[in-house]
Amino acid sequence: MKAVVAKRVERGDADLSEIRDLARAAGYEVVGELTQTREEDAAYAFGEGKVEELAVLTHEVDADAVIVDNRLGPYQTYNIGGKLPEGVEVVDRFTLILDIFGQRAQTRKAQLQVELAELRYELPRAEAKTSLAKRDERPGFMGLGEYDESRERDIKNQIADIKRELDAIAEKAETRREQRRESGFDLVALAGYTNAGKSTLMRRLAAELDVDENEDRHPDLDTTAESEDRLFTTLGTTTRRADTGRRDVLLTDTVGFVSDLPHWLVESFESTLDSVYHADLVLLVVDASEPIEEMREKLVTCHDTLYERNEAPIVTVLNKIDRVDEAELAEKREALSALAPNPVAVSGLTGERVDELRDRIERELPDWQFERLVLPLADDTMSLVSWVHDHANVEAEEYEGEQVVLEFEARPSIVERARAKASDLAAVESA
Ligand SMILES: Nc1nc2c(ncn2[C@@H]2O[C@H](COP(=O)(O)OP(=O)(O)OP(=O)(O)O)[C@@H](O)[C@H]2O)c(=O)[nH]1
Repeated sequence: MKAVVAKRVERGDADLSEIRDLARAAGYEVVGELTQTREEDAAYAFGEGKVEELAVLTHEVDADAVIVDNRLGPYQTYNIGGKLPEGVEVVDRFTLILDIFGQRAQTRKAQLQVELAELRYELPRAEAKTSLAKRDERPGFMGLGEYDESRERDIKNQIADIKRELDAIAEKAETRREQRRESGFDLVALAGYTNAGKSTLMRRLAAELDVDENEDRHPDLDTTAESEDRLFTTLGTTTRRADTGRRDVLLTDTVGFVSDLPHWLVESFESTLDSVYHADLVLLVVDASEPIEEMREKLVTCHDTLYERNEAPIVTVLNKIDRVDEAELAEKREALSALAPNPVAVSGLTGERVDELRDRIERELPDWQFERLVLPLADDTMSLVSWVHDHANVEAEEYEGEQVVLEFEARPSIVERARAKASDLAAVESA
């Protein structure tokens, strides 16, 4: 599939690199480009002359699609399509992103999220399309078939159904997180922009350790596989086990952020970020080989996304330092110090300074508590003793007459549960 990318430039930003990457991620070969800075004609989102230029270019390079790096209203999509050679599809930025998400969705949850996003995108357009289809009798316009008035109601019902199913999935995930914590794991989530290097870093941190169960299939989970230099290779989450020395950590890789996403799209993928919001620690990965301004913008987007719901401490990880010299790195640290205080600089690819990151993870995780329990030698005592062994670092286990003394270190929630179990034992004993 060949595509021409076009952009109406706002705020002086004429960079087409992101839309080119997105187009490639969706499977297009980019064969032409066009930008416009002059005022637009509201009917096209571009000047009419520019759309004619676009039609000529599309014809010359024999493109199958025109990808517009702006948000298009349904009428604009329709009008531009009317000027282009027959059969050339018009795709706007958001439809393109949805398309990529749709291709990458490999689990029930990811599929539901894509469907939800599509429906939310379609809802306000359903009405416009009904009247366009009636007026012009171009059935199948935008590939979505003909509409009648009941379509809007259908969409609303489908949205409600999908949300219910997603809620049920989220509840299961919450239970799983709690079970993992009770099993003594600290939950660390990797967040950050698409292509920042999260998956690479995850493989590095998890190197030489078992692959834990995966919620979702990940195409390059295999440690021998190379990360692909394309966007959104991770859709959904992957969890692997890592060891920082003292702590047993479960690392979760999450979907990468992308700039300028509309609210409804972010919302549809909200539950993907649950593993970030409910982690014990978030590693916010940034590509340090990018220009400072780009890094700044991406950090702002990430913080905006995390701000409302994130509860965990955040450690910023400046990744790809193999591509940056010391002076440049120092300059970037300084310039971004307000957004990324005290970051850790690493290379996930070469492994450089990854040990520092391990130390940092250990230091930032909530402290374990020391506990000393004196237990009666009752029938159920030994099962509590072995439970504590499974969930904590036991430092001493001594038998003194009719009592067992256990000394251990564990995360606060484990200590609490052990105390509760111990007082149950004592109650049974004295009864
Ligand atoms: N030079 C260099 N390249 C890196 C480093 N870490 C990752 N990369 C490359 O950056 C690209 C993206 O890496 P990924 O690990 O797939 O990035 P991601 O953040 O998981 O991307 P999404 O799955 O799209 O969210 C790949 O080509 C990696 O090889 C690094 O430390 N140095």
